[in-house]
Amino acid sequence: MSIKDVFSLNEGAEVTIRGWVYRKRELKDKIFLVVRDGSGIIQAVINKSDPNTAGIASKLNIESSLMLTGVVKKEPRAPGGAEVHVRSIDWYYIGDPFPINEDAAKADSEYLLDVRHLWIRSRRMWAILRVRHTVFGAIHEFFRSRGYYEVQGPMFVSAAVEGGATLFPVKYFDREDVYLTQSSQFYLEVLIYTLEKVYTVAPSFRAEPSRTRRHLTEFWHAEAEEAWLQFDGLLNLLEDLITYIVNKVLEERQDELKLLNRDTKILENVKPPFYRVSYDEAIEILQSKGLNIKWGDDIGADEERVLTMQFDKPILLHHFPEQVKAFYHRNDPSRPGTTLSVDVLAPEGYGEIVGGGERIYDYEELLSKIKKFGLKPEDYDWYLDLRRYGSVPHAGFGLGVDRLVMWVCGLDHIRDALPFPRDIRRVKP
Ligand SMILES: NC(=O)C[C@H]([NH3+])C(=O)NS(=O)(=O)OC[C@H]1O[C@@H](n2cnc3c(N)ncnc32)[C@H](O)[C@@H]1O
Ligand SMILES: [Mg+2]
Repeated sequence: MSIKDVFSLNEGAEVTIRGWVYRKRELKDKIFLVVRDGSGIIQAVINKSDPNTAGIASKLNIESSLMLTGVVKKEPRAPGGAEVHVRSIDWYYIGDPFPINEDAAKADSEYLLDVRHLWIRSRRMWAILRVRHTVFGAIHEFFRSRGYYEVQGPMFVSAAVEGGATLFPVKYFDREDVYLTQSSQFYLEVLIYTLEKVYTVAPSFRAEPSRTRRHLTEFWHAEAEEAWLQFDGLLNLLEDLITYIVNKVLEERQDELKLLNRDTKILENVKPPFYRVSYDEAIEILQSKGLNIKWGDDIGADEERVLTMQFDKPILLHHFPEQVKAFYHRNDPSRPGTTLSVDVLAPEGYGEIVGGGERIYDYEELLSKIKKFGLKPEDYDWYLDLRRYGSVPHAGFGLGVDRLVMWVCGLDHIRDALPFPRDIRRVKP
């Protein structure tokens, strides 16, 4: 039986559970084991007057794997309000002394990254991984329930989507012009001409030179593209997606959010309409807060932090100047120099979790923007083809799933939002 199910049994029921020793406390007449499995933890009590069970229990280390049978007893002082009084116990594997003690767990985050393959068993990571599971499931449910088709782009590509500075070159046989994908966007833009509404959830790669609290070199990217979708429809779609995901987490993961000490008040406030703030308005707000920023500057993490602390739900920050966004963003015909672009900023200082917008769908307009941005048209020959044959207005976006998990869990660093984080200094475990 899974540990979680034990708590629904009556006092006196006999159960058999298996799992790992999470905590162990030995007193004069009893041994208390906190046993964990994939569903949770429960306290098991061994009476030292029983030499069989006590003899085995005293051999067990933290993380020893075991099976035990016992009787359920209600006990308000035990985790979850119940415990198992052990009648029989056996071990699968005793194991070496576990290298993470409670002090290490509080002390050195770098050490915990070195032993992530073991720290992953902690209650904290267990809770984060279960929230992450709900987030991924909600993304698929949302798109599939709205008629989007799941597709896949390639991981090996030949050109930048988000600027050459963060391209990862790949040793690809004798070729020098192959990179890891920064975004599947261009391939989704191919696929809308056959499926109209497409999405993908896949890794993206960015050669980020600095270690920040919200950048990874390999991150999980949920991207969508839709034929005929235009700007206002895109903003509504983003509000619906983020609201759907957050509601699913609140519905399914209250225990995990509690274990993470996450104040869910602001998550409960996530519902349309989000705040819609133009880039122009954002610059005014930031200047009024004393930041040294002018129109045309990019809005980075520090500015986003100040901005998001002014609002109590996500912000749709839109109409960025052409020069701070990638070449493919469509300029607003009614406001030249600005683009029909949008970033979703998560509140509480978390900032950008989504980037997207309307795409240029006119061939000449795209070609001239590629040249204006100093890019080589030949690097985008097939991307330009999409505007030669049956081009249509379309829009899309990319959601950084790890950043969303970081925000929803209330984490200080993105590296705790996924099992095996990668940055400039870390490629193992
Ligand atoms: N289909 C599209 O329209 C997506 C578009 N080509 C794109 O890649 N936009 S983005 O660079 O803002 O990245 C999208 C999101 O991807 C996340 N992102 C972007 N870069 C990172 C890094 N380095 N680490 C973690 N997360 C990252 C972040 O939430 C961004 O808002
Ligand atoms: Mg962005």
